[in-house]
Amino acid sequence: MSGPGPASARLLRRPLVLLALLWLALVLVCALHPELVTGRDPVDQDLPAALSGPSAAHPLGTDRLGQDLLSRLAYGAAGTLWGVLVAVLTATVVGVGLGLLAGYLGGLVDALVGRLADLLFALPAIVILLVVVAVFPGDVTIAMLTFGLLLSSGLIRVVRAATRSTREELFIAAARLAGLSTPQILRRHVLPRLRGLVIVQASLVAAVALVMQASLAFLGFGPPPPEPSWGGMIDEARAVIVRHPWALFPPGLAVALTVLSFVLLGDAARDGATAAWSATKLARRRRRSPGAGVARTTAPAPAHPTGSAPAHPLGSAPAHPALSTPVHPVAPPPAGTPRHADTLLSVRQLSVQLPARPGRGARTGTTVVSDVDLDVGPGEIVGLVGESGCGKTVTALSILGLPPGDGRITGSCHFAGVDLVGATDRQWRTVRGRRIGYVAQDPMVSLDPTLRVGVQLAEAVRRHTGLGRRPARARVLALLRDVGLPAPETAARRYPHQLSGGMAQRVAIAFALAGDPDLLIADEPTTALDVTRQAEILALLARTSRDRRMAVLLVTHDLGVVAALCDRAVVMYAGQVVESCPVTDLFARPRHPYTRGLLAADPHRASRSGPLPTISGTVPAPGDWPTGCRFAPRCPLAGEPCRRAPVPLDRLGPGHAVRCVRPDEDRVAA
Ligand SMILES: Nc1ncnc2c1ncn2[C@@H]1O[C@H](COP(=O)(O)OP(=O)(O)OP(=O)(O)O)[C@@H](O)[C@H]1O
Repeated sequence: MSGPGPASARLLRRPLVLLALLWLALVLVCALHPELVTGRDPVDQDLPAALSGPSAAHPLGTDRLGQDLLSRLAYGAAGTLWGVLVAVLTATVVGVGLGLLAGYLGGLVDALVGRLADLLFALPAIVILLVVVAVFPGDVTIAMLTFGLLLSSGLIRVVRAATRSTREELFIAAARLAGLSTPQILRRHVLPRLRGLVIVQASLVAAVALVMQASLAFLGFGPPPPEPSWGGMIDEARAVIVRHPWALFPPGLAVALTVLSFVLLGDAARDGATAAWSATKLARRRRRSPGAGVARTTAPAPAHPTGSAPAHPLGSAPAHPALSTPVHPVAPPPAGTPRHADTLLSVRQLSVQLPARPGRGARTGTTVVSDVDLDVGPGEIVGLVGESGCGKTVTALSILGLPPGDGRITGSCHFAGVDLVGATDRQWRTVRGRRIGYVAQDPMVSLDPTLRVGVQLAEAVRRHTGLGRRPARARVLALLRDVGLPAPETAARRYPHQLSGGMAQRVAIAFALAGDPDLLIADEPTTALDVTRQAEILALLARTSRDRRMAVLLVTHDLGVVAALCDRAVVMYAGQVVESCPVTDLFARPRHPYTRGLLAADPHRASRSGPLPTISGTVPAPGDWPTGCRFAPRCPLAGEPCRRAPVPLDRLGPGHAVRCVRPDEDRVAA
């Protein structure tokens, strides 16, 4: 497979596109070196030959002053192309610049730019231009600059719309999580995706500008005679149209062919861009569909093969099948012992309010995560567990200051001494990607499909480490080797859609490690992988954490993974932390009925005979949470005190906290 290049190469083999290119090349040669096309001076008068048709002396004939039409066309090309260039550059710079800002920043900027585009669109272009040429007679540059500005309104609109949809792509979120600034994201990730669109629009602007320029010259507002211009030639031909109609053909044809060539090339560029994107999307879809080509299946948490899971240190918790030996070097401490004296990340009372998003359960201003407390020590692996919809992802993203849907974060989140809630952009730039890395669920959507893996990684390495081009490249290869890619050079040359799922996740981890972070937040990093790849990726995370003394906050719903990898676990339910304890305690003596329910429903622990126990009911949607204990409606132990008032998170002992009014009842929720 290859990148977008060959699609455009195929388009160039279309005869019409090739003809258009040849014609424009000829016009360009005329503009730059007209003496190569004709040996005559465009203002030389050959009066005896006035108004003659094509001949050996005058291949395209002459006008009423006997001036050679070919040489006037050739010498007029420069002014014509210059005017087109000015209009195209003005429209593109203004249109793309403002469209990008409006689409990406939204809010007030979007509103202001929208009004400006409306205003430019509403202005009567021809009237404005006539005023401009009246004030600056014969000045093509100012006229075309004004026209370009007026035409930019169309570009502003399309670029804004395209930027808005690109902004929602997950790889943009990933780029923000990796610490890229807005200009970097716009330049590296958004602008390249608009290339085709901008080329099409620019070609249309070029065509319209050429016609407008010829029209102005035709109306007598072009360069003063005897200076040659295509519009002026049409005007001169009009004056003698009855006596010598031929004079209209050379300039008329030149304008028509050039306009047609611009439009044809614009179309070809659009087709090329669409073909390249379709190929990329198709390849991506193929990889996602089970059984197609590369092995990449989306499987739920696998059941452990009989007898393959070694015993948990405490004898009750299962290990993940991937990890036949405990991989994390930190030996589990006795229950209740504080895990670490100092804390790398300390989250307190973190709440997140999201604006409305249809179909996702949360209403306007609904709190989706409330009063979350959690700590991660240096080098520690902490598992964030809970059913789907409990708020794990929102919590993880909020730690990085980027909750979904521009949510509002309150509380505190101290990382290495800095409160990240309310951190400035400058502070975030030193944290995201550099001190905290992020690995998303689906690596394919967090990598930019238009850039080779090596280019994306090198960019991250250079940004975070300040290394030069060469050392950055060496570091990229080292990173790819570290994450277990056997042929790093080959992997670096590939586009994301050319990677299998396991390879892509390894690349995503390499990406997150580019800044050598102190903390890695991994959000269900194995969800999209098959069982074997899950095992490999988890082992890789554990090894990386150990080798680099890097802390990991691992979002997962797989208790087998928690048992095998984590030092501590934080259990979330309905946007709250309900239990937080060392992993040894979690499996030996879970105190919250929800934790017990999760353990009972864990396929790794369940007995192989009989149905898998489940927790009855579902997680309530944000906004539908009960006043008292949020788990009460599903809890077999719930009584009146549970329903009366919100339940605080109580510290039972060092390192163990639970949100339950009856933490000492050991009956298993079924
Ligand atoms: N952009 C959003 N707009 C509105 N509600 C959202 C948005 N993102 C998440 N939510 C809601 O916030 C709650 C928590 O979602 P979150 O994705 O954090 O859950 P989770 O525990 O990570 O589940 P999963 O494992 O399925 O990702 C859910 O009820 C979800 O519907």
